[in-house]
Amino acid sequence: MSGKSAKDFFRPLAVGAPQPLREIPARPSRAIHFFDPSNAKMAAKVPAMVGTVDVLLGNLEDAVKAENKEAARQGLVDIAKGTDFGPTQLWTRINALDSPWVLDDLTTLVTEIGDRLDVIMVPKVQGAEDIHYVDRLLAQLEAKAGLERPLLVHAILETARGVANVEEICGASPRMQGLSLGPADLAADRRMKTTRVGGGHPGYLVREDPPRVDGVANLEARRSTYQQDLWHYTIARMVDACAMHGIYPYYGPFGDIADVVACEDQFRNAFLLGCVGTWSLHPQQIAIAHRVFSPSAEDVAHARRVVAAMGDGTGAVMLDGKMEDDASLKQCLVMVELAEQLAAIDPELKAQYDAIEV
Ligand SMILES: CC(C)(COP(=O)(O)OP(=O)(O)OC[C@H]1O[C@@H](n2cnc3c(N)ncnc32)[C@H](O)[C@@H]1OP(=O)(O)O)[C@@H](O)C(=O)NCCC(=O)NCCSC(=O)C[C@H](O)C(=O)O
Ligand SMILES: [Mg+2]
Repeated sequence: MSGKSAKDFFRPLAVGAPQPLREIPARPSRAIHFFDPSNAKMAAKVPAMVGTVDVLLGNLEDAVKAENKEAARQGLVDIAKGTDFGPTQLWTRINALDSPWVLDDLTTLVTEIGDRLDVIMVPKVQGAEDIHYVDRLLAQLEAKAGLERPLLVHAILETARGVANVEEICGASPRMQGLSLGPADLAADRRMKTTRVGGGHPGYLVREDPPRVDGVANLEARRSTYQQDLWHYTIARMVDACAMHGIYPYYGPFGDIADVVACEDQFRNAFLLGCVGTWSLHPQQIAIAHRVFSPSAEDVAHARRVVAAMGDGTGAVMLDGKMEDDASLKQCLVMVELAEQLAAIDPELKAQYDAIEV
């Protein structure tokens, strides 16, 4: 929680601003698909993508050329006004808080399309003070625009200081919806010696021990190496901080668009560790994200069997030779709850989940 007293935490920060939410809605957001609203070809594809992806995000920050910043902002306003987003959420990523564009991003977007936007992604968040600034400004703008629903805020973790302050960022405002990893900026800020946007690195590895003959290590022998995950530490910290504050963690970008296999692996690691979704930079990454961040029909069927076998939820039972108890039941309930949320928006998944008998 922020420096505010508990009684003030859920008070609107401006007269006339909507009441903050007590709980962040658990809306499926397996893929947050980025598009550049100033890129006419990309923007033209957006209306047809409604319903095919959980979140469409109009990106105004990095990857939008400086000379196109204003066109991107206006392009997003036009798309938001001219498109029925139906079940698909509309998010935006504003420019950094120290940039010359961010004030106009917020004032324009909230007053023009605040009723259509769900979440505002804030890049390069360093600490609670950044969220407090955005929080108050959003309240003032919401009041001015007469909005009835508070806008939610999503922070990107892409500086060393942001990682060090991750818990206070998550608890800085009732608007906090979630966090994403920004591996490219984070690598630069940490002075990591990589040049990639997310993913692993062949040099970051462990090597198996040398074989020993009569107790002597054979250092000439060929030994297997195992590539390690550069992002494990940060994602795990992010997941814990989000869980502690009841908000949602996401992986971020995977820049090697052509390497769909490694992309799927990176996404799956994040899913298994507790993330609820990821970014998609190219249309072909949407299907990967949806596949990975939807539990398999087999896992859902198993989870349902455990729930059924555990009766009132206490004690221990044997199922397929394995012990199940209150704690494994809780994991299974996470899986079943997610499957139900996804089945409610995805008829194909619902059919898969219903096809396997408990
Ligand atoms: C990565 C791209 C530059 C690739 O673009 P392109 O070379 O045009 O790809 P294709 O020829 O394969 O495209 C095929 C068609 O699909 C359209 N397209 C491409 N991407 C998108 C998209 N994101 N949404 C909608 N439509 C898209 C193309 O226009 C082609 O159309 P057509 O010619 O009619 O067939 C490009 O995909 C891209 O720019 N993606 C978004 C990049 C982005 O948003 N980057 C910022 C997020 S990552 C980041 O910021 C780092 C992070 O903050 C950190 O610090 O880690
Ligand atoms: Mg970045």
